[in-house]
Amino acid sequence: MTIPFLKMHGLGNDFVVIDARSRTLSLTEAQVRAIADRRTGVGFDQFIVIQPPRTQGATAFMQILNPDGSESGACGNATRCVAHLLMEQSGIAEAVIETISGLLPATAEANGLITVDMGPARLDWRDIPLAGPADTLRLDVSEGPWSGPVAVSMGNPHIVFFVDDVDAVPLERVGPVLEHHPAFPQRANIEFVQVLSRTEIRMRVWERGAGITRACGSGSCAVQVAAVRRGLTDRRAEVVLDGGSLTIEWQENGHVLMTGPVALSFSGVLQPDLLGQTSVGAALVTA
Ligand SMILES: N[C@H](CCC[C@H](N)C(=O)O)C(=O)O
Repeated sequence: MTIPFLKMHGLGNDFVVIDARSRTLSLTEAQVRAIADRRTGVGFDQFIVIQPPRTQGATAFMQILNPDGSESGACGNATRCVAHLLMEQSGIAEAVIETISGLLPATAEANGLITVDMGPARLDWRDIPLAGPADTLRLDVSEGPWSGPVAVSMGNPHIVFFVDDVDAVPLERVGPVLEHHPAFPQRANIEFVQVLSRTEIRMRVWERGAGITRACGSGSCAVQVAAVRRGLTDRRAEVVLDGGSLTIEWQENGHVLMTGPVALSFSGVLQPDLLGQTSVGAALVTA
């Protein structure tokens, strides 16, 4: 069995994208982890499987897996990539991407950027989810000098710490500790943010199941919602990530709009039978 794939990214948040709309795809969790290996596989921050839509009105269903094999309910950067692919293939200017968290309408902008309605920000402690009742505007959670984060669900859990200097945070050390904090029963994506002005936020992210990535679309939505809730930014702001910027708007109706670029890196063909082998032989044959 061989499996064609695309390698895409949004601001350096990178994806292996497989179109499984007209084929059956059965990969084990171990095989997904093998494909995630950046030396012996392909490498990705998220593994994206495009499937037939499950709900009327959806263009396609998108499954999202992390490099550790766990599943996520949201991935903003991949939503833009998949929407772009579907729009290009069908010559349409709008697509509706379905995830386990809901339907996400996407549109192509004249300048080539993609805008996605990432759905409503969910702010109840049960929606994050948290281990017990708590004020999501200021959690009783701390790690070293960092405390009192905001919790936001964008279909996946985000914990947002406001800091004075985002570059001074040892993310590789505190990220995994906070991801696995007992307050977060489904673990969490961890964002450290510095508000630069009422329309600009700098953010670094530790992603659940993935580690440090250059960008996180759902995380950008979450930090903008958190900043508005704290009264720190206007409803529309630029979120500046290591890999570039996204424009995020938390609308009055509760939905969050995300606008940003997409990019195709290369295409290839996976040979799952070879993945994980240590003997000489390519696990991957590029087309
Ligand atoms: N990079 C993605 C988020 C992946 C989230 C995943 N790490 C999780 O377990 O929720 C984004 O652009 O929104």
